[in-house]
Amino acid sequence: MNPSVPRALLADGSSLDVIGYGVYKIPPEETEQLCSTALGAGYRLIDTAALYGNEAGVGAAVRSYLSSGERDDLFITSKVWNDDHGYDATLRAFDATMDRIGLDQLDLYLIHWPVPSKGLYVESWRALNQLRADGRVRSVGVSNFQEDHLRRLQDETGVRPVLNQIELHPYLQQRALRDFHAENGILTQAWSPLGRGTALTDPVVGDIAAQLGRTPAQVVLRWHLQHDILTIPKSSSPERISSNLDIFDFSLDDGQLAALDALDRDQHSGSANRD
Ligand SMILES: NC(=O)C1=CN([C@@H]2O[C@H](COP(=O)(O)OP(=O)(O)OC[C@H]3O[C@@H](n4cnc5c(N)ncnc54)[C@H](OP(=O)(O)O)[C@@H]3O)[C@@H](O)[C@H]2O)C=CC1
Ligand SMILES: O=C(O)C(=O)[C@@H](O)[C@H](O)C(=O)CO
Repeated sequence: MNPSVPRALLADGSSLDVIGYGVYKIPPEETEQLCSTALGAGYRLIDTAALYGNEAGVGAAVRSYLSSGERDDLFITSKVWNDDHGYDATLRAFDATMDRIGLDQLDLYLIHWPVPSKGLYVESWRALNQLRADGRVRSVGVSNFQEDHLRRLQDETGVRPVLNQIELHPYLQQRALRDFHAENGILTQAWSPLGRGTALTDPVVGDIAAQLGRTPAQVVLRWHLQHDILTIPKSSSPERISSNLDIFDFSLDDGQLAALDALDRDQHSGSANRD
């Protein structure tokens, strides 16, 4: 555990760091080194997925960390990809992920997208809950689920995800879904929390960064933090990896928060859906 990073409590009793390191688009051959850099900078949560093709690199960095660190200090997330929906296919995909990562137990496993056209996400959800009952994963959740998908999981299985990972940044604030999460004990974790860089050149963000003597990325990540939104920024630069974590010794005042809140424009930086 890194005591300087606050943790958030999941409804199943586990907890996770409010900020982690995302590795989408990091090439497999660079993943071990960059994850080790992130761990060295103080990150303890790493977000990967079968889709990213770099789970083995995450696992190599984790094993290197464990030569002197504690397993319980780390929090590793992965996700079942859209091709592997269905009960048995999801169990097989999980086994393959664990073979690549090389851990006995995963901290969080997510359904990457609901893919409603396939109609199989409820079966995948049953598989995730079986993996949790078997002790192979500590927490189970989803990603890119809308309110109707979340309601269906609850209605058909009686079990809610503890977390929904969705695209969220100042240009896409997802207020209705965040409210639904809050009412239902589901934590919100932002993917593309920097809007893949788009939000960083906004003049409002730049002005606040200048007022505070901070980087635009720190301002945006602090905005998430003050709204209880978990983040997993990606960077391939050791300096930016480190500075993105340095958000706990300043705060945005009400006026700065309101100015950032006013940037919402329903603008996606990634896929809006994967039907
Ligand atoms: N569940 C899902 O469907 C999805 C999940 N994700 C997860 O979310 C993570 C983060 O999302 P991602 O799409 O990568 O986008 P981010 O919003 O994290 O933005 C990453 C981009 O911002 C740049 N950047 C990072 N830090 C800084 C900084 N301090 N100053 C300037 N530029 C910066 C990076 O460039 P550089 O590397 O050069 O620093 C990169 O181009 C992913 O890695 C993945 O783990 C992402 C997409 C979908
Ligand atoms: O945003 C995109 O266009 C993508 O390809 C990604 O979001 C991808 O779908 C994904 O889920 C990464 O986690």
